[in-house]
Amino acid sequence: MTLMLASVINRAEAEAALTSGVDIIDLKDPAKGALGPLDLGAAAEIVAAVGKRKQISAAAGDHFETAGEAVNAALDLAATGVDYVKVGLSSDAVGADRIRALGALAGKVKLVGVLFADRQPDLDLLDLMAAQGFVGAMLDTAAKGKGRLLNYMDVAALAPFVDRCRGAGLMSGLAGSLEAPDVPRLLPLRPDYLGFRGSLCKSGDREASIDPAAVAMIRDLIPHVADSQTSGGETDVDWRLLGRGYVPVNEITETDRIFVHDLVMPCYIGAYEFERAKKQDVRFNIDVDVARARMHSDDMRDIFSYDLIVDAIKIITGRGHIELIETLVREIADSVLSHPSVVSVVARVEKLDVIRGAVGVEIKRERAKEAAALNRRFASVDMAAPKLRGSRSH
Ligand SMILES: O=C[C@H](O)COP(=O)(O)O
Repeated sequence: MTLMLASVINRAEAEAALTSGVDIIDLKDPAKGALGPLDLGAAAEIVAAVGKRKQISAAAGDHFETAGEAVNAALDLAATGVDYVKVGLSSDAVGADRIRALGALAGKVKLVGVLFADRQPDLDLLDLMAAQGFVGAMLDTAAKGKGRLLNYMDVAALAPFVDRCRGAGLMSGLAGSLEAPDVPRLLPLRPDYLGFRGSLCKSGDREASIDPAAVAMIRDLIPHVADSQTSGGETDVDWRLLGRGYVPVNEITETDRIFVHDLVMPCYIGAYEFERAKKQDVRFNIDVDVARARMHSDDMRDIFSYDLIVDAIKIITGRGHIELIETLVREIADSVLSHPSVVSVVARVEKLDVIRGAVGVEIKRERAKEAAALNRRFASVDMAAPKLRGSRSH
């Protein structure tokens, strides 16, 4: 289950975020950079106002002259009562040094190390963070206004970050000028939370004040779990079942077609030994029939984007060598079909380097049975919300 984090600068914005159902209140001064810290007094005031209604994180900064400065900033911020302290880290020897120094606070301060997608992040630092007692790691962008997270790392490149965090026992967060269309693309990676500031503000200006309508748009795109149903444990709730675009199978009357045609990507594929040594060109043609939205057809929240098809292809081919083209085409069809608004998919995958032409496989999959199963599960699903690891009890 993925939670929604919203960065706020004052008590009024925190209240607006709470009203909109944000899961994590994040304290930050956007005018001071990607991880600009709020004044300690302002942070303490927001913590007192929020009380135990939501978990609170806070940015401590990302420019420290010395390790001692980073440690003191984290300690000061923790003293305001926030649950998590986020520290920006460079992906070099200095960053590693800061992680080791901050490790002295493990047990006293719940630390989240922030790496930057636009600064060639070193994912090996995740293991060091875990070893030093950090509770989480986040990928953000350092240079605001110069591109979104997905401009620097596509979903296939982000998957190892989330997977490695999970493997190391770190909660994972993704942020970086995220916009509404990014949300359905990132949810399949199952990060613990997605973080937002700019897209929640008037005119997308992260230094302007929060716009409740913009917060509601993002909130609706992330499956929401009510506080009253909080249990504190992990849940098997499937985000795909909770999306606003979900249409019960018995209500689907008309469909629209979304497609990706003639996408050619080099892939490691084939059962022969020589096919392991180098990539070969593979062409993808995917036609997806989706349930037509019953209303708000111009609303991002009701859209199944072709990006999701391309992302599925990139994630599956990005995992490494695939023995059989049959496996590849089936995994793509299954992945696409797992989105609740998808009714059927025709997936055609062709190898282009085998003959002077193409060889391949085409399959069709429909969701009638699966949809019925999903529908039942939706009705009885346990709506318990997860808590972030190491969070205070409410
Ligand atoms: O921690 C999350 C950040 O505040 C995200 O800010 P941004 O959406 O403006 O990049």
